[in-house]
Amino acid sequence: MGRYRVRVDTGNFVFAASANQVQLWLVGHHSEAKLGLWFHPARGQMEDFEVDLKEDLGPLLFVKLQKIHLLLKDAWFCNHITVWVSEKNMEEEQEILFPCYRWVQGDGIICLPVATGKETWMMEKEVQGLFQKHREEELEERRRLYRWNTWRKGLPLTVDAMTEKDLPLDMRFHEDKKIDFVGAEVTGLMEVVLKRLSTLLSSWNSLDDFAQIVWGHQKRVCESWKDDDFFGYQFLNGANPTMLRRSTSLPTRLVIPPGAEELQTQLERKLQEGCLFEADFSLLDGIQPNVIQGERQYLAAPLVMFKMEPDGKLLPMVIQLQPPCSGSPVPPLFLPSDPSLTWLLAKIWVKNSDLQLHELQAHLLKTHLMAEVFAVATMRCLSGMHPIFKLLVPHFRYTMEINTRARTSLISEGGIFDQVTNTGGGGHLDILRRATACLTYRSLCLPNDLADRGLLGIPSALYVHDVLRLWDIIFRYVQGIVHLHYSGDKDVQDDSELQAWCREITEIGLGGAQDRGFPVSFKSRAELCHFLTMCIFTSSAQHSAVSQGQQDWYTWVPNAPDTMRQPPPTTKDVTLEMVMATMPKVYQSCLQIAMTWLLSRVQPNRVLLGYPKEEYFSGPESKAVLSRFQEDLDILEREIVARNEGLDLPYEYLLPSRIENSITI
Ligand SMILES: CCCCC/C=C\C/C=C\C/C=C\C/C=C\C/C=C\CCC(=O)O
Ligand SMILES: [Fe+2]
Repeated sequence: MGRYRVRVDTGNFVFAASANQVQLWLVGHHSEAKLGLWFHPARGQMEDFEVDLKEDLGPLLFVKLQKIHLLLKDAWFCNHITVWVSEKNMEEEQEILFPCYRWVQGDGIICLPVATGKETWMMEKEVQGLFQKHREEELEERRRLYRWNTWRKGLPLTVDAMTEKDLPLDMRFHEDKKIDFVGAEVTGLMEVVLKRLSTLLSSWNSLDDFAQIVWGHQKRVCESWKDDDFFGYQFLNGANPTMLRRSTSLPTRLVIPPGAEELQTQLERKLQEGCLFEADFSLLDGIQPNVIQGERQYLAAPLVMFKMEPDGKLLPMVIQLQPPCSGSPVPPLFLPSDPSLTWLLAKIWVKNSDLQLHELQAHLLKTHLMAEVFAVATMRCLSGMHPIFKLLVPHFRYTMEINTRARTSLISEGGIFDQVTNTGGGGHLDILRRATACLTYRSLCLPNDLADRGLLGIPSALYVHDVLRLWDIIFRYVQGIVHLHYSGDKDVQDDSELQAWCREITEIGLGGAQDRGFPVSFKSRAELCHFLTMCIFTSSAQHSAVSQGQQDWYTWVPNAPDTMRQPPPTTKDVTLEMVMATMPKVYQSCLQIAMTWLLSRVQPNRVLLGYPKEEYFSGPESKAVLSRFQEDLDILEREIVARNEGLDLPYEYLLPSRIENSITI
């Protein structure tokens, strides 16, 4: 018995309030009590109530709530419920948090377990038994609501939703986000720019013509895009820093034709010095090019070799646009000493290929689609009171919806890829299948990936420096939460929900990816922390690194054209007419600019890494871990700002103040 002060906190979203009345119960270890509280939750409001109870409830375990439907049935977004208990034997009132953070729909009774703190989670078996029944019922409902779907064979599984309207309400964009996204997509640039310009020009006459449609601060790209050091810089710190690797031998595909012995000598010398690098786009070899408005497009599968100069500049040494093919002449090698237009066209072909693998492999597959697999498995396998659910779920905000929109508008039949890229029309799906088939766990774990690519210890590799710092900061945060809730490796091994989650990702979501290094179980806290760090890193920092550069580097279309309308050159005789006939038409160029603007713009009302809106954990220990995470991010912010001050080209995509907590665009 005692006095109970109850606070009901309603979300501040449009439509978060409810016209229905709500009934509450308090459920303790010994008994439960129905509170005679009928109230109408108001948007963004905290409503307080006070009741004196005669029953001895014992330690509180749940709050139960039920929306009473009379005439109107709406959805109420409940943030959380807080209860302050003051009883005779207590020196001070005890504050207890019951997180919700979801839409309450229908008139069923919803159980909100007490927030997980170290003591709750480690609670003796008997009480866990009470929770056990709740958790099983909750997961049964979640598995009904969140189902896997095979959108296309050979790709990671997705959530089962034809359009965003089929998604569970808790995964939908809130009203402000939806209005912003749809507004930017439909009425902003697309219609205005496309309609006006596509009537003026059907194709370009000179490379400078592209300046008619460029805007923003891409001036530097317009001025420098033809320079070799600017070309090389992009493989270190541009829109796609995932292709470069240090050469350990001369690539077998690089057949040196007679008469090019000097080149062979230079390559071998750089190899010996350990400063030979490569970017190999063989994944594109044999992909069927698109046909856009009846006009055939063309694809290449280039290889470019670089040398790293002592001053940190990465300079291209040779470009091979197609791999050798038996029965065909040895493919020509393009050199910086070739006629300027010839060398420029070879670099443009490399950047067209880079845009395809960047957007499909690095951006869509290795961040968006991977985060969706983690999100669906989390909703299907981890109950709401599980500490790993509470750690991860803020990092999946809006991801199912943005990915579902990608499947209906971007990579769908007739979607953006079909309209503007030379991999569209089905080739883009084959690239996604090939990329999925070679997607390894190590390639998602950045310290492993960067070591495997030989990219450690390069002063001019700013992306590398910043991702390694972020990986360590996220790892420390994850380790803090895991060690609070798992006292040793055996706790991890014995956690059935957690082990099921791991198997669901590897065996189901990724279609049996254990042969690519993904785990089917966690044997230790260390293994668990590594995997969880990868999940959070993928959903925040890595997405930021491969998304934010789109506008900077792709708005000047010649720097990375989205399609190519003529075959790759096979001789050194290249004219301006050939280059212009190869470049995208006005429509494709405008759509490239509109899309890359849409997909890399700063999201209004974004939630930053480390600053989740939800408060799932309770207790001072969890709060301390989160505070330290925020301090670490703040230190890194200041480090990067200071470093950038001394740079001709600042690298800002991994400033913590620009990293969203989840993939929302
Ligand atoms: C040259 C244009 C390239 C566009 C970017 C290509 C791939 C981006 C990779 C991942 C993006 C993930 C999700 C985007 C989701 C929705 C955006 C799709 C279409 C919006 C415009 C529209 O609806 O028509
Ligand atoms: Fe994205």
